[in-house]
Amino acid sequence: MGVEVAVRLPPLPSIRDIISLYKINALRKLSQNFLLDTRIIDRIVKTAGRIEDGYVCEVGPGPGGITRSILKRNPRRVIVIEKDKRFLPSLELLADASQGHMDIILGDVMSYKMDKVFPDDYCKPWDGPPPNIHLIGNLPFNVSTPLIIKWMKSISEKNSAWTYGRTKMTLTFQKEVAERLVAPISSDQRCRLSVMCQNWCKITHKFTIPGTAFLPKPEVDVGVVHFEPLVQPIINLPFEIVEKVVRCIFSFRQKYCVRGIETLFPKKIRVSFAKEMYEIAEVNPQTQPFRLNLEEFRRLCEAYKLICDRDPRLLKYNHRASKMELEEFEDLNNDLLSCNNEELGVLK
Ligand SMILES: C[S@@+](CC[C@H](N)C(=O)[O-])C[C@H]1O[C@@H](n2cnc3c(N)ncnc32)[C@H](O)[C@@H]1O
Repeated sequence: MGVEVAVRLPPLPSIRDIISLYKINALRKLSQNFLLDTRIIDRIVKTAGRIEDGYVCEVGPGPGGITRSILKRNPRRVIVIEKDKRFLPSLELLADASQGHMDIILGDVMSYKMDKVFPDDYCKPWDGPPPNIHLIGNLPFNVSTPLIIKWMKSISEKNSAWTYGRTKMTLTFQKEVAERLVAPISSDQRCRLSVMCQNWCKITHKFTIPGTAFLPKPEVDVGVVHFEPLVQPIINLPFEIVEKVVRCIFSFRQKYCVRGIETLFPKKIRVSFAKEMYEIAEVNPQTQPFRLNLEEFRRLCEAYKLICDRDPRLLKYNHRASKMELEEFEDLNNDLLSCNNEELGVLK
């Protein structure tokens, strides 16, 4: 058996040996692809920055390759969240070797709350430097994208791991998704994900891991992405409003943005309300969504909020709702149609 020596850890079987020792076959339904190359693993952990004496939460540790690398860098404590109980024996082996520096949570990261996981004295003010708390994970692609959106919502509300300040994250994504996350205005990859994440975080695509580095090899290469929450988001509005406006606008990515803006409003009033919205926002309606910058999205979201403040029922309108649900908006359509232009003018 190969042997690895960690700073605090006694000699342990290599990850390859752990996988065969515990007869762990990678489950396709959990998209399990394991990293064995310690140089790549160490590089991921190094991307997280200085973690010495800090708290680290690792999501999806699997057989524990990244966990070992984290432990070698002497954090105060590592908390791992793993969904697949078959990894418990290998993680327990590691927890024992860490001599009390590691906790194992068997559960789903999507429903795990982090408000009380870290000690209060690790809290930092939001406008100060980030706390010495780090979220790290090589998760399956079908989890990392919904997870990052969920975490953006938590950042916007300063809850969960962001009760403690601007907690940083280091996560892996399918390379194409990593490129979308950092995509600048007008680039081919610019999409809803780029705008949503860049609104709340400074994002860096640190490096790419070839698919061949994983066991079993996935179809795609993998991007390692670092997120640091911004002190002030560009669009400082509730997550739901930003998410809805950005989603509707990008629902017609190749068309002019007016097309998506119209879908924010019930059918009978959509043309006039969309016009009002882009006029208040001073945005050219004949701009494609991926050519709008964050400032323009900010003005559009603020204009939408202003219109909804006038009639909050609009906030609930969803153009993709069922026919029956949409019928409920008939009253709203009629009420708002009877609004005279003078009233609408107040918003300008
Ligand atoms: C791509 S593997 C990576 C394993 C290990 N970290 C590595 O780099 O070799 C993803 C891991 O995340 C776990 N996982 C998948 N979905 C999860 C979820 N919702 N919550 C927690 N862990 C999850 C899988 O069981 C698996 O161990």
